[in-house]
Amino acid sequence: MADHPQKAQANLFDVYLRLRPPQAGNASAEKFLLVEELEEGDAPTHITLNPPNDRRRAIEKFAFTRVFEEDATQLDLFQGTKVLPLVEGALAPHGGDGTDGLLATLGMTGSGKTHTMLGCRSQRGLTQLALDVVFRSIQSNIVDYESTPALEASIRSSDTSEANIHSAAAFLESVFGDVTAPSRAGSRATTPLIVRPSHMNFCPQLPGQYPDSPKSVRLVRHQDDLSHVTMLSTPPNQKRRAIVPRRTPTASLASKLTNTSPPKKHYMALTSSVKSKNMTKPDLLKGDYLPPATPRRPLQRPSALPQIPDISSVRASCDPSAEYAIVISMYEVYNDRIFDLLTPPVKSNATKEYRRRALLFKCTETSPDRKVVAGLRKVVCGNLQEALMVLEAGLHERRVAGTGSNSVSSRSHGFFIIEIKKRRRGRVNGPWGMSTLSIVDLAGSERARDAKTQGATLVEGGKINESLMYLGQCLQMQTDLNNNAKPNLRLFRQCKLTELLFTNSFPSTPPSHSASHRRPPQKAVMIVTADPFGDFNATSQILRYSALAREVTVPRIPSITSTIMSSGHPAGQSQQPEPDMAFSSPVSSPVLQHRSLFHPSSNHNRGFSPISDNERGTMENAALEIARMADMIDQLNGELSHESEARVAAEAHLMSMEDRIIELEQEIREECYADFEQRLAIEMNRWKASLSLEQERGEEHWDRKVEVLARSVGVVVTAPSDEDDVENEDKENVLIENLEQENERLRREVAILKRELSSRTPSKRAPLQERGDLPSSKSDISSLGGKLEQLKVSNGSPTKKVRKLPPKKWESVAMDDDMF
Ligand SMILES: Nc1ncnc2c1ncn2[C@@H]1O[C@H](COP(=O)(O)OP(=O)(O)OP(=O)(O)O)[C@@H](O)[C@H]1O
Repeated sequence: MADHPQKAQANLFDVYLRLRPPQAGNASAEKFLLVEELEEGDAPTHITLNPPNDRRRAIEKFAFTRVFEEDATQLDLFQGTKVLPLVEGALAPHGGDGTDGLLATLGMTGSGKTHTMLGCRSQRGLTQLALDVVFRSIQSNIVDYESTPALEASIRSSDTSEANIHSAAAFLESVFGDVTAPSRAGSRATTPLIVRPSHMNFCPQLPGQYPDSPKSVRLVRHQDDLSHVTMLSTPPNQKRRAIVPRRTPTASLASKLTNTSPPKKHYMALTSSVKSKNMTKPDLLKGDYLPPATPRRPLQRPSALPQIPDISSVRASCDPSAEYAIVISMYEVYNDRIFDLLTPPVKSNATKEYRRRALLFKCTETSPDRKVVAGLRKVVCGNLQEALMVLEAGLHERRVAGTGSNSVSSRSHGFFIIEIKKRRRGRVNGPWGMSTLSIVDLAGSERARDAKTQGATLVEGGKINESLMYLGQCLQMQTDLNNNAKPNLRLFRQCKLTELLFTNSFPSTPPSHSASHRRPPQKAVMIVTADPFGDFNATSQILRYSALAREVTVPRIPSITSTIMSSGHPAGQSQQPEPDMAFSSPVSSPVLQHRSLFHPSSNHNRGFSPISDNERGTMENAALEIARMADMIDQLNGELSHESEARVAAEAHLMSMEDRIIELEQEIREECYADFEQRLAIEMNRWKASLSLEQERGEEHWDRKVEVLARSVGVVVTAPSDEDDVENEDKENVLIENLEQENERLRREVAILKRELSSRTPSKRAPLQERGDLPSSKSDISSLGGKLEQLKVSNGSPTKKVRKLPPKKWESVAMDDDMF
């Protein structure tokens, strides 16, 4: 290999490889991964991957920043992976803002990522060790958040991510302390942190088995003993009955599952619903996550936390002229969505299910040049103990499930973020600078066949593999950077995971109007974990994209060919070294070189009869052809497996999209429902207002009617008192009746007169006009008309005006008719 890994300057990550010790029951398997020993005292950096059971496959050699063998301890990892410089970079001992640090693990499921990052019950992981060294290093410079009220406002205002900031005391009290506080949904499992006495291990009782049974179950491997199943968040009153004979976790859980009625719905049940759509009914097996049916009680405070390895003598330098505040947040990327691990799920009013709101990774008003996860809950911690308890609380929310490959498999990528805030000492209102230390425990890639996942867990697995495939593409880009090519930033935006991991990998460019300065790129460390006895194909795939350098060697001509070829040398004749039969591997690689690893001995084929040059040439050609074809088969196999995985990922993606659609539909329904309710309320108010207006108008109308009537009969209407209302109404009715009778009588009389008038000759009509009860002049007629009009008005609508037209000579009789 041309490049020594440690010389590579432009790497986005320093990449370390940690090999895990063989799992129980795997000892007889063939070890395919060998560490290349270096000289005494030098740490190994290269490994060779020998394909098991297939000598024709290419042998690959990979280079890492450093390789940790099976016997490496947590302390070795802490020291060897340079966590201390990472912490020191973030503390910025020489003044100014610190450099962001990223520490992540990558590997197959069950290869030891969580073990490395979070340790086990007796050993601390890199997260705890990093926290320990942070608090140890700044212990005389850390602010006292609890007893300095002004700090709260200044830390809040320095936050650029729209976060909810809490003090550790308040947060921990709400999570662990107050039994009377509202129930906390979502706590699911013990974490590697808690050291519990052995009598506290129980077999899970599934929801519904006992009235007060715990609502969440998690399979936990007790140390390395696979036959134990541990129940978590166990209410104290259940501890008595939970001790059961040892059974295998699978059998135990499967038999319980088949005897149990289906659990009630929960926020996770959406994925289950898809499962029920797509899968056959009885597939509620080992891989399925049983969501809690109802909210859980507050968490039990951890009884003890592991203290080993001890790093009490280790300290990073810090800036003596600065004061520091440590703010912690935790989130997970699950099915390509970000969820806060420190905010418990909330009950939806519409569905009565517990759900968590996905958060956005975006630029905010106060962070225009840098994307941040917006809306997280953050906790200000004053000491290591508080920080570990916050970590513990967050881990309880993280999604895990038992699979065929790992009894406690992480189903999401977990992010633990330590924000190191720093400002000049003594400056009460001084601005805070900030750097972050992100510790990431990635979910492991898995093969559905081995993991035996089904339903929701299968979908999760697909999503995990998909995001890791994108991560692989991004990691391969390290080569481009080494060649000074411009990074293809679009690659990082393919999924949330790569966006989060790589967003700080390049110097930020603040907008010209912004006062903030250019931030240096983060320092990143990737620890790749691998099981040398595990799945060869999956492991080699991860190593291919994560290694800093790679060398492929196609094995030399099959031995039979070389035997035939070398048979051409007469006994005792010295044999020339054969030309290398190495061929280009079609697989692209960051540093791809081809070189034979095999050096045939010079005289091991003596004693065979010579063959002609012609035959030798044919043989060589044949051998070349065979090797080429073997290589091609390898390539095709690789492509096939890649395509199959892509198909599984696509199917999983499809299923998760269906999930998402259901979720969206639910959200839209809720929104529509709320919108409808709001509109209905507005319409009701409008309707009520118009009704009362109508009533008012009606009353006014009636008043005017009475007024007109009163005027027509010469009655003075006084404002009616409440007591007179009924009496007045009666009087009005009588008046109206009288007037109607009078009107009727007059109509009859007029009709009689009309008839009389029409029966007379025009010359005889005049005497009729002399009758006293008939209007004699035009003015009389109009006054009578006015009177009748008034009567009409009082009978009908007071607002309706009668249109008066000047009478025409030839219509005088008709006009009289109209007037009535
Ligand atoms: N180096 C190690 N030494 C001892 N035990 C280990 C080591 N690595 C892993 N293990 C054990 O192997 C089991 C699986 O490891 P772990 O849960 O860390 O895997 P993982 O890579 O995080 O898997 P997943 O991706 O499914 O979450 C655990 O019981 C863990 O304690």
